[in-house]
Amino acid sequence: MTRFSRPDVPARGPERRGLMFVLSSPSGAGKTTLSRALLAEDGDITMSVSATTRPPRPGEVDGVDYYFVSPDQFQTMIEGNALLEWATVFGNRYGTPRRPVEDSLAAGRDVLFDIDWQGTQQLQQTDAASDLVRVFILPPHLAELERRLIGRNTDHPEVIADRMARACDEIRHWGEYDYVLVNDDAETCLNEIRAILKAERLRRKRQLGLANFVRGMLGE
Ligand SMILES: Nc1nc2c(ncn2[C@@H]2O[C@H](COP(=O)(O)OP(=O)(O)O)[C@@H](O)[C@H]2O)c(=O)[nH]1
Ligand SMILES: Nc1ncnc2c1ncn2[C@@H]1O[C@H](COP(=O)(O)OP(=O)(O)O)[C@@H](O)[C@H]1O
Repeated sequence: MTRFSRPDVPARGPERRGLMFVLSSPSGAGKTTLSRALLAEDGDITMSVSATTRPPRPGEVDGVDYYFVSPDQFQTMIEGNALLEWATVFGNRYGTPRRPVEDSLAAGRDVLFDIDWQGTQQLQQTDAASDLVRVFILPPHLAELERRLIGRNTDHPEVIADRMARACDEIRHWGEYDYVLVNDDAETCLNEIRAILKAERLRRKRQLGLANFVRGMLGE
């Protein structure tokens, strides 16, 4: 037994503050696909389900993909301070219910957001800004973005034209993000997202138990 082989070093424990992991992109670049893949494999991150006044697409489930609400219900949520952030996108309102996010963060669970640049800016202005990790997803080029929107087969041609017209405005906000990825091959992009999440979880400021762990190790 050397003087360093102490068996009584305390475990580090689960003391980690959850982080807010934001994915933004122009419509059709792949946020939903990447989010679903991440959620399916990572039990430590949970999706923030937004409220929206947009009608459901075929296959979308209320309470899973979005909370589909009326304009009046959305207005009531705003006035009741029930939304952490909200914005108007493509003529519809979208917002993040506050309570589930705050509960998850306090319990040390990470939260995944599929929100636009307006919502990301608002989260940056809250007290929780230090919990925020912002990732922007670019398509490989605009022709591929259009191909994906058409191939998704969920929107009418005029809706797709509107989303393409807005894509450049969205892309111009890339510089407001901590990480910018090109979603060419989906598996490669998912690997990059996994790497970012892993590194951000290991940041010293997020490992709340570290000081005690080191004190215990040093016998202080
Ligand atoms: N600010 C904000 N944006 C949101 C929210 N939920 C969704 N969005 C954004 O609204 C835009 C349109 O979303 P959606 O209608 O699902 O279309 P899609 O991006 O083509 O799948 C996307 O840029 C989303 O990231 C939210 O709660 N807040
Ligand atoms: N890397 C990729 N390569 C090819 N197609 C993709 C890729 N990522 C997503 N897609 C497809 O593009 C379409 C739009 O993706 P989606 O995840 O709905 O985008 P967003 O949520 O950003 O609007 C979907 O049909 C999806 O299957």
